[in-house]
Amino acid sequence: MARSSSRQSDKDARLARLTAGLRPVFLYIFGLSGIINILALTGAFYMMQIYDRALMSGSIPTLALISVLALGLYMFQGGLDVIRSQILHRVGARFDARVAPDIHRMSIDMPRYGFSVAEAMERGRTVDTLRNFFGGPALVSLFDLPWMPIFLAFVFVLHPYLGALAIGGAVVLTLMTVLTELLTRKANAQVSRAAVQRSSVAEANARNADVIKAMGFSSQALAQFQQANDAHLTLQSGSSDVTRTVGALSKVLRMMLQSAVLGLGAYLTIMGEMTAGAIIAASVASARALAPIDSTIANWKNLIAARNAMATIRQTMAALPEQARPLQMPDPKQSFSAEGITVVAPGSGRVLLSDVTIQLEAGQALGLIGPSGGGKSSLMRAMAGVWPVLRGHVRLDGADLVQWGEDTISRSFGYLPQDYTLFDTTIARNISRLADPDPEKVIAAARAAGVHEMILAMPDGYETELGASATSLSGGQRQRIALARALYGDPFVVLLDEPNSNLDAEGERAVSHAIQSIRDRGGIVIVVAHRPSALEHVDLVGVVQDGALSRFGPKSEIMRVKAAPVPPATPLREAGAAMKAAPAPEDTGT
Ligand SMILES: Nc1ncnc2c1ncn2[C@@H]1O[C@H](COP(=O)(O)OP(=O)(O)OP(=O)(O)O)[C@@H](O)[C@H]1O
Repeated sequence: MARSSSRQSDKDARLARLTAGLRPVFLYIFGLSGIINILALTGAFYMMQIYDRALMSGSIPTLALISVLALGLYMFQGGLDVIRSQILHRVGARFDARVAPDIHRMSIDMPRYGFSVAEAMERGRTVDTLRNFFGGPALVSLFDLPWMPIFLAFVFVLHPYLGALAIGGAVVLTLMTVLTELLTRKANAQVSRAAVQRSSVAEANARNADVIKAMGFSSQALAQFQQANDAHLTLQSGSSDVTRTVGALSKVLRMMLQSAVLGLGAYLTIMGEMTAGAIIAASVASARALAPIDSTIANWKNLIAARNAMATIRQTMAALPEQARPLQMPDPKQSFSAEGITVVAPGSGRVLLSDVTIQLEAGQALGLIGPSGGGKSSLMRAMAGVWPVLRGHVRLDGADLVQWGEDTISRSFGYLPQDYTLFDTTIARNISRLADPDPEKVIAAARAAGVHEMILAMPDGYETELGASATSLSGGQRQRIALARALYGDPFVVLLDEPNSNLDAEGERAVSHAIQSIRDRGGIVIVVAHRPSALEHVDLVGVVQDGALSRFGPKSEIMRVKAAPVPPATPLREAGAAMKAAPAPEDTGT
């Protein structure tokens, strides 16, 4: 109960942080907009004074005085306009700085929950959308809208008929804005989804560029992209057709209204009910009154995009996992276990592993073998805390992973996934997990991964920049650097998912040696292996098959298969399958 209420207050605090400080600034901008709008009557007053005073009197000094006054007011209005737009821009930048890290944290997490990379990136872009909105014309028009009555009242004072006409125009234009919203709401949501779909296809094509080129199926890849692009364009055209049509209609309506004000004003002047100057003033003021509605319709797309972005950001902030506030505990050094864990595929919810239990003590090494698709990598992801477990617990020294702070996890875990990638930075920073590299630890990890000499042979050594996809390195070199990253800082638990898949004999020896060293220093290793060399120094073996740990026990027992002896060269995935088929020598499972 206490935990759930603290989670709620965490969420409330995050949502409050989202808009913190915005209210006073917006109130200030609202006031500033009022002054700007009052000053915007300058043009109308100037017209009136020119026609009714300067022209009537024929006095040049009067004309000069009115003009200087108007010039001063215009400049004042311009100055305030600049201040307003600069404040709004800064509000956008501050909002970005405050929210972007949290949104990025969510984007990093999203693929773990089954979202595509494109969806994750899209979420990151919502902050850009809002920042641009803060600095753009759409928000300014929203601040001008409430001040529209000033102009309508001014026209009303000049003559009630003209006022009524301008108000009628404002009502029609407002209805058109509402109509735009009703007609485009559904379409805009579909456009966003189609944009994500298009980015997904583009991202997958870029990721598979080598394969597409080598096997010559770029036309098919292009066709796939084109299909997604066409779907996006069709939906976008539909939505923007509505916005543009209503936008054009509103513009014409505004011009018609302006002429109607002139016509009605002329009639009223002929009838002796108002002056000629008032006609022009009414025309200018009514145009100014309707401008914010016009601008709102013109910027409708941006307004909707900003509204959707804000909704997404709110939803993201609410869904962010609770920040763990772990107790300070000494770093783990005794045991690592999985207790009856059930793992489901992120996104689809398909059960990939059920009821797996593994108990390891300091100094032990476990080799996981089994047929392809059996669930070894899924088990590794769950034990590394990458995928959440549906049931059961993964524990370090008896405490669930969630009870450990990120700092401790960072010091205690080394993980080499099957599909590893490196960061676009130096080799040293890649090994030190993006932290300021500790030279001793970096070199120790590189030596343990058998990659130290290779790095020294490079012109910039450990300072070599790897670039976006580290293409300057061979597959084996990349894997060894990823292995060094997993070994950096002598973590207590090291999880290696097929660490020798790209390695030569020397690399395999390095992995084998690293496993022994981890055991010697009292660490725990779990290694997924399809090649026997990685199992040289493990003392336990588990067979993962059909989403379950079908066998688990000392290597000597598990590997002693009576019915199907495994020749050393036999890939272990087949050995695992053979062992599953063979009768068990004795029950070693947990
Ligand atoms: N992200 C995912 N979403 C849905 N299903 C997945 C996902 N990753 C893996 N699977 C499924 O989980 C099952 C186990 O896959 P896993 O990669 O764990 O097997 P593995 O034993 O490591 O195989 P290999 O030896 O070929 O690497 C497979 O049926 C696979 O299709």
